[in-house]
Amino acid sequence: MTPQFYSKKRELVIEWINSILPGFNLTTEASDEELRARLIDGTVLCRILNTIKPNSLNEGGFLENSSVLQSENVKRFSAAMDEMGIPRFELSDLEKGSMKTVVNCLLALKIHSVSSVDDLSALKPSATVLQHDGHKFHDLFQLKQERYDELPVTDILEMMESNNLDNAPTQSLLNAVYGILDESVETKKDEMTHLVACLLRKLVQEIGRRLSTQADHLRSQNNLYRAREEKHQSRIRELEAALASATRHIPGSADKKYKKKEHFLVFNFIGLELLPSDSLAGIIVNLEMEEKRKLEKQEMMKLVKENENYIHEIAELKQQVEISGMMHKFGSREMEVQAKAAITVLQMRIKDLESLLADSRNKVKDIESLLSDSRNKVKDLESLLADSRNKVKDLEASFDSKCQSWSMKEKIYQSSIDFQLEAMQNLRSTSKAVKQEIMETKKSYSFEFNHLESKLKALADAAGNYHEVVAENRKLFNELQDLKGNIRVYCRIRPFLPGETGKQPVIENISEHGQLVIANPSRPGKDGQRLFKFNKVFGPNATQGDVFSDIQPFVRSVVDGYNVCIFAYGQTGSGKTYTMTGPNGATEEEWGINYQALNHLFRVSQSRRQHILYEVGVQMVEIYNEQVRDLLSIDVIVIFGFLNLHTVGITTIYQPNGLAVPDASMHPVLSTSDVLDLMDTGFKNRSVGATALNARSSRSHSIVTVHVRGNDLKTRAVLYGNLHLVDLAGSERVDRSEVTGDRLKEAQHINKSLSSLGDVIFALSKKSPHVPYRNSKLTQILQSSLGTSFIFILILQKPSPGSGVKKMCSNRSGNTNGSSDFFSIPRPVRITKLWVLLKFAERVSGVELGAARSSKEEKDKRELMEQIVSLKDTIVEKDEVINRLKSPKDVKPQIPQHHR
Ligand SMILES: Nc1ncnc2c1ncn2[C@@H]1O[C@H](COP(=O)(O)OP(=O)(O)OP(=O)(O)O)[C@@H](O)[C@H]1O
Repeated sequence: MTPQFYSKKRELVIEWINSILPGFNLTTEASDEELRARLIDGTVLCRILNTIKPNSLNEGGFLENSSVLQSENVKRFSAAMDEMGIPRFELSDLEKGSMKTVVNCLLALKIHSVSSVDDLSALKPSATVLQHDGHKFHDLFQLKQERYDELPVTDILEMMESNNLDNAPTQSLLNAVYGILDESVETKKDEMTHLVACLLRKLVQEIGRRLSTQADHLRSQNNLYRAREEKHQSRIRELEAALASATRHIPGSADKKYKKKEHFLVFNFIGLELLPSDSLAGIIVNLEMEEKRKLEKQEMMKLVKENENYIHEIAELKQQVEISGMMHKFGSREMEVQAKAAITVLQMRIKDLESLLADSRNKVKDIESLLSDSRNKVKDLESLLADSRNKVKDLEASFDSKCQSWSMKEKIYQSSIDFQLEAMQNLRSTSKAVKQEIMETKKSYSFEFNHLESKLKALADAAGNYHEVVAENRKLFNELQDLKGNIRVYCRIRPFLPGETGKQPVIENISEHGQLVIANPSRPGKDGQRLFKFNKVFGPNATQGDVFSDIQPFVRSVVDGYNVCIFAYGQTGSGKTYTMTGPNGATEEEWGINYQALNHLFRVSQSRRQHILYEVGVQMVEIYNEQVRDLLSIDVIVIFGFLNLHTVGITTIYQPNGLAVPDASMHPVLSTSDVLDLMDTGFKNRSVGATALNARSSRSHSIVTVHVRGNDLKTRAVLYGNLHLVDLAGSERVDRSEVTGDRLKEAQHINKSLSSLGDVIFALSKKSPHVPYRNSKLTQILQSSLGTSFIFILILQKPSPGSGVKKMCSNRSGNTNGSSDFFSIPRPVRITKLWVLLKFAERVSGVELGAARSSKEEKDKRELMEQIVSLKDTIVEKDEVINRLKSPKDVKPQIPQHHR
């Protein structure tokens, strides 16, 4: 081979390799050693072999009649290639003749001393290089199971290295692109990882770059081929012209032409170097060019197809971009809405802050105004300070002047003090004289005191005679009682109560002397009026105090050892309890006889406490259905919600203290408040029921017994007195009360006991040898008192319509004086006896109804009355003397008032 041919051949091969391996950049300037170093790589060889398309040589018609292409050689070559580990090289390729091109190329390049297919085995690349690059191709661009977005970052970066991309075949790059796109489609992910996207872009760029370089290369190749064609054409023409001239000179040259051609072909395969160099070069060039054109066409078609695929991919990518744009818009709208809401919130906040700012500004203004005020004040204060300083100066000046005047005055005062001292000495001498006078006065006073002492002694002696006075008092009182009578009957008429309606009152006149005139409209003439006489009649306007004032002397006699009994008798609702106890929640003025009597007893006992020590005890019982029950019992039993009072018996044996019911609890009392408490308890326990006439009707007799025990401190004598305060049960006619059953029984018991009381009084008045005390519990209890003295208070109420007072009188038998037609006194079963009782009461009070009194009696009475008045005065006088003696400090020679 000539050096010229060799260089040309070398140039062409380098050009061809560059065309099929873009980016390989072989240069003709490179030395053989350099080229060998680069091409020895099995990878490059593989690429070259893979680039050779099947039938490319056949199309050129070179191998159509080849007999040298023996299967034996092909097998050996492929075995050699297999040994080298060259991938994607198929036997069919070799069989189709591409092997020849390779061998030629290798021979042309003198890469190795390959003279035949046998020598190819020597081209086996080093194991490390082959392994490395093979791995790269396989692992980097042809994934098996792994996904691109799961690849490690280092691998992607490695793939993106320009060297790797440059060396990677276009198909691998395209596969990678398809793989990435398929993955994104499969996974339906809107986004691929940034690195994969970068890789994709890099791959596409690489492909694009290759396409553009190939296009440029093709254009330059085209130009080259055209130039070469023209060159070859002209050469051919030259050769033809030379051949024509030669044939013209050489006979039988046409047969030789064929012979030469066959000869060429045979040697072409067996030993190419034997061929004539010019013709061989031309043939090879033509063949190569043809092959190249075909390959380029195919490449172009493939590129067009790829381009279409790219366009399709780009359209899909655009769609995805649109979708992502839509999502972006939607997201941005949502963001806008949120932003708007946030803006409104911020605006509100800004408004608040602005208002706060305004407030704070106002406050700042206020503070500023305050500050200015305070500054003004400071100025004022400063001016005041200046004024005060001036004043201080003035004061200092005035102080100096005053000091001078004071020193003047001091001198004056000093002289006056001297004068005063002189006067003091004079006073001392006079005080001595006064002291002497006082001493003398003291002496005279002591003399007078001695005189008073002697007088006091005389008074003490007089006090020693107190008992005599008391005894005298008692005697006088007894005389008074004897004079007035030991049985007294009072009549009290209560006023109408609110809500009570009645006809004209039948009471016509109430005189001071106990006369009561009652009108009886049903009887005309003389019988139309009836006159009754009692010890006293209390009209509707009489107070509790009025009633008690007349009873008081009797109460007083109890502390002197008398037994007194006070009854309140009348119809239900006539005012018995009012008179005896007082209204509910009574004030001191409204107290009834009970409280007033005890109060009086305490006062009298207190006034005598230096001489007689009194003990007062109270019992309270009620007689209900002829059973005596203790109203003050502590062990009160409640059975079925009703109060069950302790029942007590009455003694028949005489008791020195006059106790008739010894089993009833006795409660010592020391003051009026004790009495109030006790009586409250007693009255609460008292049985109260209802009848048709009165909603609250006393259905039992209540007896408050006050036991008085007096110890005479001087004589040691003991005296007992009892006061029975009896609130009798209301007694109505059974038929009027409309009672039945238990109430009837109660009424019968009440009537029985009242008639028994009448019987006893009647017997006493007749001085009968037998007094029937035992007929009722009431008379049994009061036995000790009824025998001596008692007060009977008849309580009348103004007759109300339908009371039937007038009817009663017409039915009365034995009523000669017609008095029975008045009273609202109930008509019990034994009404006759009660009437007798009233008659008796009239009689003992010294009034004979309708009878004229003798003048002698009147005169006696007047004398007795005068005597009573004088005796009362004497008692009062002595009481006063006693009181004075009790308090010696106040002792002054006094004369009783009435003696003045
Ligand atoms: N002198 C009076 N002044 C004012 N009110 C009186 C007078 N006397 C009685 N009353 C009133 O009359 C009503 C009946 O009086 P009281 O209960 O004392 O009658 P009684 O005769 O005790 O009745 P009973 O038999 O039912 O106990 C009471 O409301 C009482 O306050």
